[in-house]
Amino acid sequence: MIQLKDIVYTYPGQNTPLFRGLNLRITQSKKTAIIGQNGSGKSSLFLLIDGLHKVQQGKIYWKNEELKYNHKFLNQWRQRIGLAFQDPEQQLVAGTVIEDIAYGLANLQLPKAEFEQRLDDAIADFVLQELVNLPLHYLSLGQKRRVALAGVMALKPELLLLDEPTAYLDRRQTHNFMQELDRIHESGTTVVLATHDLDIAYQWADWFLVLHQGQLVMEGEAEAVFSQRELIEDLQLGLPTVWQVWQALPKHLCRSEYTSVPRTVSELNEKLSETLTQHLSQSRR
Ligand SMILES: Nc1ncnc2c1ncn2[C@@H]1O[C@H](COP(=O)(O)OP(=O)(O)OP(=O)(O)O)[C@@H](O)[C@H]1O
Repeated sequence: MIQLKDIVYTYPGQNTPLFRGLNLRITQSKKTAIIGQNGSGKSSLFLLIDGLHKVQQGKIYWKNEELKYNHKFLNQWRQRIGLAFQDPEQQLVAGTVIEDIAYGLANLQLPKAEFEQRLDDAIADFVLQELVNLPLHYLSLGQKRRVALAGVMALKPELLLLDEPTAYLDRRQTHNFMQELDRIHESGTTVVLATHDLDIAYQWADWFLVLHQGQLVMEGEAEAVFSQRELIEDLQLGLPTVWQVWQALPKHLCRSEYTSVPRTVSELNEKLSETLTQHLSQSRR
């Protein structure tokens, strides 16, 4: 869906490039997580893909169509790609919640009924009913995050880039949000999230891209990536909690019984109690 070819990018005023010949692909319909330490380049990558930063060398493609940096082309490009910034304050532009969500939608010049339907859906999907008429500066950061996401989702992008989307959300909102992400994914939008939160990434993603100092150092499915123990340690990335618990269990007790590693705490519980029940009944015989 998106291909980056030999990308070189240096921030203005910096001597060393952040990206030095980066090659990377984002595949349609894959739930992709970009992980990496602070400063590894996750947000900058999104800003390049969205055309907000201009590459100095290399090319970015959307299904073989090369990104060009003129105003008209960028407008079309950004209708396909929705970007939710790490800092929601950077995204919100209007006075109140409803005005903010309506702002981006108004640019699409939709028929009135569709405009209103999308507005209502975005408000309901992100549980903003009680906040719609509040000025944005009355909101908490978590609430602003939900408004920013609602605004992006109302535009129905084909590709959705989410930068640290669960930062500022509490447990319940994070849970709701992850369910919402699955719904968005099932509706056909390709979702890519950049996060430090390995537990969230591990629970949700099918495909992982690991960035380190502006380089793509690993990519693959969860098991392929997280089983590279030495590299993960070198990168000081840490490991998802459920993965660590599973790896720490005695192999003869349960790990050998299943081909796939559990992704969530409830999957872990389920697999553990199933195996323990089996072992108990065998030892009674
Ligand atoms: N506007 C800027 N000017 C100069 N350097 C910048 C700018 N924005 C980011 N950088 C540098 O680029 C590098 C990558 O930053 P980026 O924000 O893309 O990383 P990140 O992986 O998203 O980090 P985090 O996880 O902390 O959000 C860092 O070294 C950062 O200092």
